[in-house]
Amino acid sequence: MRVLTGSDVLKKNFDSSVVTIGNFDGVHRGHAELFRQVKAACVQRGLPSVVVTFEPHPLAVLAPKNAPPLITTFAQKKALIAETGVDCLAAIDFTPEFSRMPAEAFVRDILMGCLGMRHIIIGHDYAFGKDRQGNQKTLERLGKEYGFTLEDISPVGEGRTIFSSSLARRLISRGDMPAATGILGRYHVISGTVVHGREIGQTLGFPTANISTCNELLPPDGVYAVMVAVDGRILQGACNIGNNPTFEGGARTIEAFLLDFSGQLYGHEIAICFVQRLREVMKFPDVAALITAIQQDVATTKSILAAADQSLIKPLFSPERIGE
Ligand SMILES: Cc1cc2nc3c(=O)[nH]c(=O)nc-3n(C[C@H](O)[C@H](O)[C@H](O)COP(=O)(O)O)c2cc1C
Ligand SMILES: Nc1ncnc2c1ncn2[C@@H]1O[C@H](COP(=O)(O)OP(=O)(O)O)[C@@H](O)[C@H]1O
Repeated sequence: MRVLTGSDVLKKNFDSSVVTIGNFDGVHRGHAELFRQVKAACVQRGLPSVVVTFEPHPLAVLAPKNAPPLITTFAQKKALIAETGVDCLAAIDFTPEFSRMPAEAFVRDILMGCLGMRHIIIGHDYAFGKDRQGNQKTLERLGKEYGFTLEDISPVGEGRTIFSSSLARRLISRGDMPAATGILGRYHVISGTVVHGREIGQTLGFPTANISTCNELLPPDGVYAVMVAVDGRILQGACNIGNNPTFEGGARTIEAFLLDFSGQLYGHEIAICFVQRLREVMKFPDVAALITAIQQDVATTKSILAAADQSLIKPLFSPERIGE
């Protein structure tokens, strides 16, 4: 997949193409269906597919207080979109100045002029541009004027659930990992570098890899059964997110005890895939009680992960940090 960023998006890149446009946070199953339809339209027309997105997320620039914590980093989004087999991802630098560009100029100069748009496929409720002027009606009118066609796809979902980034965010925020997995079509993943902690873990018999992460949306504090990608391997793990209340003065950490592992991980990049929440974080009366609880967590983790669907594990790293 070709990736266009910064001023490269604003050059003449394609003579003709099929375009779709959105924020695509989480690249969930609804997005996947949209990309499938874009590729089908491309085969029919013999044209390349271009996914247009904005980076950073427009709300992070225009109304940071209302901006949601994102499910995926840009690097993770890029990896997921590349997997769908589209030809090009064009990430437009979203600046306050860009946000003032009228929808018509954006369509004519960027989508058509730089990206060669001949056909655009959008989600059922998508709108873009200054004051959300770029809605379905405007696009239809501009299509007639400038000579491109528009298709909008119906909401994608299952039963009464419509797949959306905001629903996935709500589910992750409340720790309902199986429901979030159902929307994303994969386990929610956060990645990061293993950093030093207080070195208490090894004294308990449960060393934990603590990570520093760029991912914004974390599941709530608690203990989780996870699958962890480490140096090209996928290992089972029990993950704790919280401030370790049994020990005074701890900062909030994300840490995973890896089953069937021993070795040194400081500085390594790992990706933690959340399968299921086991329990709340608790303040135990003493270290022995904490150890008994962790032993129980490990046993529960093993039985849950024995039934985990391996195909839902997507070890998504934030490759800006590892040079991809
Ligand atoms: C599966 C698991 C569950 C945990 N649950 C709790 C808990 O409920 N309460 C708590 O205070 N600490 C809990 N811990 C965190 C330990 O206190 C923590 O691993 C220890 O403080 C090590 O910190 P360190 O990485 O800074 O050495 C848990 C750790 C693991 C691996
Ligand atoms: N099974 C394991 N799971 C996680 N980390 C492990 C494991 N075995 C060894 N380690 C190493 O031990 C370190 C964690 O030990 P710990 O005492 O918890 O120290 P820290 O407080 O620095 O996290 C990890 O960062 C990793 O390098």
